[in-house]
Amino acid sequence: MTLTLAIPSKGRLKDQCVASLAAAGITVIPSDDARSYRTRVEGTDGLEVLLLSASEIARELRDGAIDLGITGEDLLRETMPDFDRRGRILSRLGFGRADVVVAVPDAWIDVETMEDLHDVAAGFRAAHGRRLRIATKYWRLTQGFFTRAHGIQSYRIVESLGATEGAPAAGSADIIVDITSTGSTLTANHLRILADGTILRSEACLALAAQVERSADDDAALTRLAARFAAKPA
Ligand SMILES: Nc1ncnc2c1ncn2[C@@H]1O[C@H](COP(=O)(O)OP(=O)(O)OP(=O)(O)O)[C@@H](O)[C@H]1O
Ligand SMILES: O=P(O)(O)OC[C@H]1O[C@H](OP(=O)(O)OP(=O)(O)O)[C@H](O)[C@@H]1O
Repeated sequence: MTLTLAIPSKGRLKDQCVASLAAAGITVIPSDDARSYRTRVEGTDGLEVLLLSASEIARELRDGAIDLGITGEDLLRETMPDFDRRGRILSRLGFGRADVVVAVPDAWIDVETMEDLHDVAAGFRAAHGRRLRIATKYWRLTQGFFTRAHGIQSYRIVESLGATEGAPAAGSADIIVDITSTGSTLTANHLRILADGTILRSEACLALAAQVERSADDDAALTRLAARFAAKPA
């Protein structure tokens, strides 16, 4: 009986993730080989801890290749369109907080809400000869919010894998959807969040691959493990 849990191997979630496991009585022992993706744990039996990148953890949960993972809810929901069927958040861990938001150039003074943006998108082709372009790496969340939640049909997603906030000034997009925590990157790039433009309030979560078949022993171990993360209820 072994459950697999993947935690971030690098990046901003890594240290707080190790601290949060420690608070749940699980000590992650760094491997002697710094490049190893496996690590030892003390404080619990039958748990194998793997080190992966934050986005890879979401993909491995989607594919059912691991039982559990700690990563951002933004990545879980972007990677798994059907997250509510394929996964389950066992605990919200209270760190890695950031919002996925819609932001427009400061100069768009008449655009304050998604309804205003709806009007802009509808008239964009007539005014500019092309559709409104949105730079983002969150294309699934963007489509869900623009099309399904707000009925905006006319736009084009420009995939951005970095420096998304620079896209409007660079001329490669008109507006953006990205993650923000302090807001300073948006401000520095003269961008403003729409009043109702928060798509998701994200934080680091302990998530379960819900569709993986597990033995009764593993299920019992999961229940015990989840209970250790007493934090806030999911
Ligand atoms: N200010 C922030 N900017 C970006 N992500 C943040 C921020 N604050 C918290 N996060 C969370 O951290 C996650 C990404 O972490 P990070 O950028 O450290 O990962 P990474 O190592 O770059 O991952 P990968 O290599 O898989 O892209 C985000 O998906 C989000 O959940
Ligand atoms: O609201 P803020 O506190 O300014 O944070 C938001 C910024 O932080 C992240 O970028 P980061 O600089 O970490 O680079 P990355 O895009 O490579 O993750 C994110 O992509 C935003 O650009």
